[in-house]
Amino acid sequence: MSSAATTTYVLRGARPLGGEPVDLVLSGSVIAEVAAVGAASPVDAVVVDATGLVALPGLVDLHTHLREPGREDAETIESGTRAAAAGGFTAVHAMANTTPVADTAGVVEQVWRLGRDAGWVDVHPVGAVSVGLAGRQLAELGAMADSAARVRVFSDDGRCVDDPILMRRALEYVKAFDGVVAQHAQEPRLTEGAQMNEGVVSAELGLAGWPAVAEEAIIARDVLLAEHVGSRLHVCHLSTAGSVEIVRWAKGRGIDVTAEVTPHHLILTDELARGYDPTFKVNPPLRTAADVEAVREGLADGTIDIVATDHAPHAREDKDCEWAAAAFGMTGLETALSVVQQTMVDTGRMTWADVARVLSAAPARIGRIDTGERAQGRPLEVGEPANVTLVDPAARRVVDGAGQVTASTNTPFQGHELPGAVVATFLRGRATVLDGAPVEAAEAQGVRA
Ligand SMILES: NC(=O)N[C@@H](CC(=O)O)C(=O)O
Ligand SMILES: [Zn+2]
Ligand SMILES: [Zn+2]
Repeated sequence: MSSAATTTYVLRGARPLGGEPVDLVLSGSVIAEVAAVGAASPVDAVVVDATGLVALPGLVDLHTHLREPGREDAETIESGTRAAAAGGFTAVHAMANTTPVADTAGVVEQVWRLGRDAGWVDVHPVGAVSVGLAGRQLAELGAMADSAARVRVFSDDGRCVDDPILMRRALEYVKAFDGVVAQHAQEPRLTEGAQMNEGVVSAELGLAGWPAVAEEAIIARDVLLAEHVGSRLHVCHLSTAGSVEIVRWAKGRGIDVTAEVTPHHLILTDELARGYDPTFKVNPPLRTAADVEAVREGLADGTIDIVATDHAPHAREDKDCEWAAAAFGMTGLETALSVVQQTMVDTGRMTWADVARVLSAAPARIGRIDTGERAQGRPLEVGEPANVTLVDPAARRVVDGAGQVTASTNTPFQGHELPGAVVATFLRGRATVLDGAPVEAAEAQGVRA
């Protein structure tokens, strides 16, 4: 397959990172020119009116559940990556908790290949840390790293690597290929039967609580392990004020740790459990308003490196049931950028350049996909791969799960009016989204690759 796009695009009047308007020329698979508005006029180019639109480097998600293989009724690699493109993403890391689990070179290569064939975004499979996510025996990390999928991120996400010796071995092993262990921090004994955040609301509702310390204890242990073996640790979906404090302390000490927060933990609280609507049941659970404030502050001051969606689509029958029986998780690919705009940009806590860092450059760097021909998260400069997302920050839209691109409807933002809309997404110079809608294969300019 060829990766060359055939159409030249002029993004007229786009504002890179929210700065002064320019013309961005995308030609072949690269950014060919950055010129004064109106100055760029290559022959046979398609001109996109980008007046008032912010241009960002294509977004990169370090934490997506695509569900294939195994739960194609909830999402497929095709539907999930199309949703990703609609959300402004040009690359996603596909979590390993599929059926079968992505714990061998064979499975990660299958996911990688299906992602490439779908062509909406670059799919980078995450490899499991342990065989079958069972937490007993290390998976074939080296074989996954050496496979065509070139896995660099390893995680038992959905489950915590709670055995300290297994965690130590994994941290040691991934050093050989500059990999990272992404931990789902959940002390299993402290969270047995847990249904929501442990606090005032869980006490009132009579639902089993999930204490903040169950997350914080694992993060504290893991940063010390990472320091001890001199390896790289990534903390998945951090959700409590105490977790922010621990990561801040670890970074101050020089420990090689990075952390992510999800869009939903930046805005929603455990008060939402009062309606017993399982849409709001998620792992880690929605926390308190004080925790929301702490993760916003942590993201703004750089303690938290990235926003990752933890897009967790679920089939209707796994959510249309009573709270205790429902699956944990909510979708997020198509609302992530809007939630970050609302909570961080429109509140004056971050600039669009910061958004580009937390949703593109930093996740690409953590996943080690920021170099080479298929580099992601690069600056919008001449010669760089033309991965570009155009956002209209002035747009407002009401979220409707049924109208989203993802195959599942478990969005926690149903009926919410959110700011910002993705108008166009380009993957190496090829439009995957135009006028706010995915560009289907038949209309696509050039060949998907
Ligand atoms: N976030 C969730 O609530 N669920 C995720 C697993 C996970 O991210 O821990 C899932 O796979 O559904
Ligand atoms: Zn998780
Ligand atoms: Zn997850």
